Amino acid sequence: MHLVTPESMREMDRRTIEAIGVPAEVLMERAARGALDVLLTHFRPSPGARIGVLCGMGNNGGDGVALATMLDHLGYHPVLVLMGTPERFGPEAQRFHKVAENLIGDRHQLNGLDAAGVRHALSSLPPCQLWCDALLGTGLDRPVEGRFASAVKFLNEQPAPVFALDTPSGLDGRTGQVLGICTQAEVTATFGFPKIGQLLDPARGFIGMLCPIDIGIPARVRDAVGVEAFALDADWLKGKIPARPTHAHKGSVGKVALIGGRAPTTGALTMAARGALLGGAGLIFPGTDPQGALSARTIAELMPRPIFGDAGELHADALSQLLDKSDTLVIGPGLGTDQAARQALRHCLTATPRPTVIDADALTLLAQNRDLFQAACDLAACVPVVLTPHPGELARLLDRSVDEVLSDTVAATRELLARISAVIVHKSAATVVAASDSPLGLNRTGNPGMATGGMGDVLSGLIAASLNDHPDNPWQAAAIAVCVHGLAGDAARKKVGTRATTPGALLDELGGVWRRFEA
Ligand SMILES: NC(=O)C1=CN([C@@H]2O[C@H](COP(=O)(O)OP(=O)(O)OC[C@H]3O[C@@H](n4cnc5c(N)ncnc54)[C@H](OP(=O)(O)O)[C@@H]3O)[C@@H](O)[C@H]2O)[C@@H](O)CC1
Ligand SMILES: Nc1ncnc2c1ncn2[C@@H]1O[C@H](COP(=O)(O)OP(=O)(O)O)[C@@H](O)[C@H]1O
Ligand SMILES: [K+]
Repeated sequence: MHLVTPESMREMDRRTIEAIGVPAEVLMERAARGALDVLLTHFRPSPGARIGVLCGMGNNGGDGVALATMLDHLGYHPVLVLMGTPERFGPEAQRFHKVAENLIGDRHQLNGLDAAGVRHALSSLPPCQLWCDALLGTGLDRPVEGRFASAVKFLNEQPAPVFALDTPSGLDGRTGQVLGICTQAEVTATFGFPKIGQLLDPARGFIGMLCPIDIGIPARVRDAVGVEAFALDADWLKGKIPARPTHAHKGSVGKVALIGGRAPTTGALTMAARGALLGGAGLIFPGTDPQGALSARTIAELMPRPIFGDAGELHADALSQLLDKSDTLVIGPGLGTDQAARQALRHCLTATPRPTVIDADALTLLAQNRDLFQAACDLAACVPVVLTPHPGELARLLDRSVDEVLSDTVAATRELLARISAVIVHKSAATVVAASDSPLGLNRTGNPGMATGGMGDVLSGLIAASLNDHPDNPWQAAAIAVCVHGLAGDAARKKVGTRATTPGALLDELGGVWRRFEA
């Protein structure tokens, strides 16, 4: 699924109309017809049902007017409400409104009314079985206040469900933030391509089911304007898991070293190592302290090496030997942030370069130590490096607050990308995967059951294994791991429920996900 910013969508609309010659009202009609199909399929209104259509005075409102005429034609009872006078519409919406004037009897205009007046007028209407929100679309350019806020509040208070045209009114399609107030939709029919913000939080909580409507934007227009992002989901994953050659052996499919797992957080590295194991790596060497090695030995396939002593000190020679054995490195889960951890990270970043996943405590160390961050930048200049911060870690790396990061997750991800030429996996309920030479990946797999400590550790191991499978495309390697991780989380939830979706339950489902997608 291609994703765009609202600005790009507007530009695609404009070029389709001006350069290709598709009349604007044809696009509006396609949007309304697509929305009608979704409405009928999802809501199944009863014959003759009263269906409210609340329209702003831009083209989003025009879509609403066109939809109302189609509902009338099918024998429903549209209640068409305009926020202003039809003269404020653009030419296309005006044309549909002329038709509506001749067909629809139940028409209302709220021009001249203040917020209280809008509320009173809407509350005086007889109840509808469904409300269509055509107040504001991609033209939203400021917080929703006053009379529009009153209209949104009215929709949110109705017992009837709300069907949003293009977007619930009040959502910023770029960031996914609510501008003031926003409609709570059960279903959203979005026109052209879904907007990036629609896959982010908090937007996802307002959109309900997201149904993209093809309004006939030609591929050449799409490609000329450019698609900013892809949704990472089962459709995207199809065909991306390569077959393993018949002559493969344990030394040819990836030797992964993992550094961390020091007491008391020994389990973190074992989970990461299990991620690498079930991600398909051939040989797995956890480099840890004596207690971490005990934890890793609970999994027979792992080959732990103590690289820290009983007092926590780093044994640099042992670390060097471990690195020499490995193709790919994960550093951070359960590493700690003390002097020995710093030494280990510095050693790894400045040793012979190899593809490296930097996670957890190692990210905190990068945030605290300029020289280590610079070493990571130098490493990223010669081999694939993947950074996997959650919002707290990203905030530390950017020296910002978590709220600032969350207010525009994509911008925050890009800000880190501007400082280091790595792949950034910004983990959250809607993980963003970014690299400077690739589109964004916005993950649609996974679920709230994955809000359990250790899930990120498993992911870092999976990414390391995936880097071995896709050495020339680290963005794709990371995106595949993120998508597979979420799909395994979804399979786990299906089997054991949300609350018992532990990292262990997710790991148990990885096999099923690979079987479904492996070539
Ligand atoms: N182009 C095409 O061919 C196609 C477009 N399509 C449809 O068009 C929609 C975009 O239409 P659009 O650009 O007319 O903007 P829209 O979202 O209706 O807003 C209108 C006006 O609202 C105002 N306004 C803004 N913020 C506000 C606020 N917070 N509170 C109150 N008012 C606010 C502001 O006007 P102002 O008040 O500043 O004069 C703004 O100009 C798109 O989402 C899709 O549904 C489809 O038909 C497919 C083909
Ligand atoms: N609500 C959710 N929906 C989808 N994925 C989630 C959700 N909550 C957590 N995750 C995923 O779980 C992982 C959590 O990682 P992280 O916060 O680093 O955990 P830990 O450090 O405990 O291993 C991330 O990959 C994140 O995307
Ligand atoms: K809308």
